[in-house]
Amino acid sequence: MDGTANALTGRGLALSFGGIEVLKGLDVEFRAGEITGLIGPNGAGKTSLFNCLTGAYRPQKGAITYLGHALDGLSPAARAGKGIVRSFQHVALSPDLSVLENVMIGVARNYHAGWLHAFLPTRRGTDEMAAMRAAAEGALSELGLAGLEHKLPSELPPGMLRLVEIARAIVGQPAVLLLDEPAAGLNNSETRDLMRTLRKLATSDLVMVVVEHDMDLVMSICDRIYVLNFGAIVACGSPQEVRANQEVVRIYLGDDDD
Ligand SMILES: Nc1ncnc2c1ncn2[C@@H]1O[C@H](COP(=O)(O)OP(=O)(O)OP(=O)(O)O)[C@@H](O)[C@H]1O
Repeated sequence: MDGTANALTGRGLALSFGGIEVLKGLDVEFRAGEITGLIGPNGAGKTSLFNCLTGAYRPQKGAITYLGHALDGLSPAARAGKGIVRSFQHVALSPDLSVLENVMIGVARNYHAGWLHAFLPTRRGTDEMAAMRAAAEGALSELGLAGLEHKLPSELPPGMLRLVEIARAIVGQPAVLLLDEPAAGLNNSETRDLMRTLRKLATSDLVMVVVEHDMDLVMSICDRIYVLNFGAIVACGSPQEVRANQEVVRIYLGDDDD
């Protein structure tokens, strides 16, 4: 299938802080049905690009479109309402909520019964809560976390917390899934499981973008890879093409591979 019609695109994206250019007029296209990798050395601009795509940062120049519609000016919440969700480089779970409740937050936008339900339970509210709970249990199970629903985040090791955050990102069946260093803190076997899960999630209508320093993961699950350096794209292509690119080898893979 040609996923370009369902792509998330950025054209001429430029972002600077206090005169320092962080993104230098980037053109990117993240296609449905593909896993796109975004790699590059520390400080290259990968997270800043994610922040522009989700609306947390407003680029000074350029345009972002999804399904051909402009997203510029939309808040992060409005973009999330369109199914554009992300996970964070640093795990951001609510410490006082259980694992299940943290994941249910990912589908909270499907909850319409309102706060009154907390005091006067309604049929609608009860049904919505049950559906949210079932969705959260399904997402946890998909990430191999069944049985941990009632734990608090403080009771889980860092690798599992990252998986909980990914469960929260996928529970609402996003249209665009932006994962910022999903394998950070995972051990080898958790990373392998995550790779299988991400490949399984990569359906023909999902746009998935992964920022990651784990080259084995990037090279084995991504269909296409963008390489950033100092806010500019220095290469884009299949894992094989990127591996063979001498500029990439020089600036990045040569230093950090394996
Ligand atoms: N809010 C901000 N204010 C000032 N500078 C910022 C801000 N956000 C990012 N930067 C700068 O932008 C540059 C790119 O940072 P960014 O986090 O996007 O890089 P990265 O490629 O994701 O790096 P890493 O792999 O280390 O996460 C860095 O020099 C960073 O200091």
